[in-house]
Amino acid sequence: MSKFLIVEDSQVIQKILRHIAKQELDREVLFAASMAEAKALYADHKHELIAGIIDIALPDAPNGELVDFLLEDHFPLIVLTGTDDGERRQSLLKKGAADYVLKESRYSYQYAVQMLSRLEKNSNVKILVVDDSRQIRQFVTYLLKLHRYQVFEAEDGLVALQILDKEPDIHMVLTDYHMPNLNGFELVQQIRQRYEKTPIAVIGLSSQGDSHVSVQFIKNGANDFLPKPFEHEEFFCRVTNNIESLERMLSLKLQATKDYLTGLNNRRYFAEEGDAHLRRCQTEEIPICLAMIDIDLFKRVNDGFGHLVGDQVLKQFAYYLDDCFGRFITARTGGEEFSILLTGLQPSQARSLLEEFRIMVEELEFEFGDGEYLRLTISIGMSVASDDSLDSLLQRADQHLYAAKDSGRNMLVSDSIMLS
Ligand SMILES: Nc1nc2c(ncn2[C@@H]2O[C@H](COP(=O)(O)OP(=O)(O)OP(=O)(O)O)[C@@H](O)[C@H]2O)c(=O)[nH]1
Repeated sequence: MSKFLIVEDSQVIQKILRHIAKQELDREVLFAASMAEAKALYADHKHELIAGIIDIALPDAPNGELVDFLLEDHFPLIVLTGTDDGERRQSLLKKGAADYVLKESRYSYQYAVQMLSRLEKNSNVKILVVDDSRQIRQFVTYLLKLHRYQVFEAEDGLVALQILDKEPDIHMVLTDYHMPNLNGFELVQQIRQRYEKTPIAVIGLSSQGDSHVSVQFIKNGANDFLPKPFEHEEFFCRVTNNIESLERMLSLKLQATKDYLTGLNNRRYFAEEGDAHLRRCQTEEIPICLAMIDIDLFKRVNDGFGHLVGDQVLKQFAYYLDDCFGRFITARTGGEEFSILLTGLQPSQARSLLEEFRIMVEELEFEFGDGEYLRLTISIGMSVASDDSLDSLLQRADQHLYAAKDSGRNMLVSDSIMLS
């Protein structure tokens, strides 16, 4: 299990750091108050430790000996210090410290702890560096790796686009302006056109004094720019700020497409993704069916056991639905109504799969309260796509669903059954 290391000899400050770490971090934190203690912990847990906050002056290491020891071992760390010494700060950042934080206020301790969490998350963030100068590319890559980012490099805009095609989860591009084949502005324009729906933050790197290039980067669709040469700290502030706004946007987007109760996709997601997916399948002549599943007499569950039990049962039902159909586009499209786009299956195969699920649900025990359980059945309407729109598929599946309810529930009615 991954852990963090915090080394601080002042009891008061360590207490504050413990308190903030408990609130902000969901990983175990190892604390030490001296170099000897810290080295012992480091030796025992080296492979589990992600990063650390290290006080520069310790009783048995007054001149930053512990920081030097850990940096030489390439351990990602944030230096904590009581003195604002510009030269020392520059030298530590050059040696590879991820950040340099002054012991000023509760806010600075909070910043340092949040930085630990940032360093952990960064290992899942992919960044593409585009520059025709090998030296600059390598320097930017070195800096990003200090903050544990996954880095890809491209020597020009064309290679950058090839990498973006192969790595769809790259969410940040740092690009130079003057490059052969495709310059920085053209690259940003291409990124915005080609990956319209993928959130990608672009930071343009411009030469100092070339304010025209900086402004033009933004006007061409970049999120930010950074004049070269840059200070380590300014570089990291810009990268972190852009990554964090992107994460906030992605999280809002996720919330807007997820059902809060079950965690399944919601109706909005189903309408948007389903429509695009249906059209792709129709173009490529891939068979596609739409199933609408409704829990029978669910009102009786609420009336008999209460709304909270109803919620609990809906969550369990969603779990089983996701388990069986998670590889398809699924969603909770109504209160006790769920929809699935079954792609790549012939109608008879889709029907068999849905029948198996109906029978499985009939036999399941849905638990609630203290070891009690109840049973449910479901009705299913299934439509088979030819050149229909998603709306007309939904409408037909809905009609079949009501036919199943009218005929006594706990059954599947589909297009092909009606046709045969
Ligand atoms: N607990 C809970 N109940 C919900 C939720 N959304 C919808 N429902 C309930 O689902 C029930 C649906 O009832 P009806 O539309 O009358 O249908 P039914 O009882 O399932 O009967 P048939 O569909 O005809 O088999 C209502 O009692 C709604 O309150 C929810 O999020 N939680």
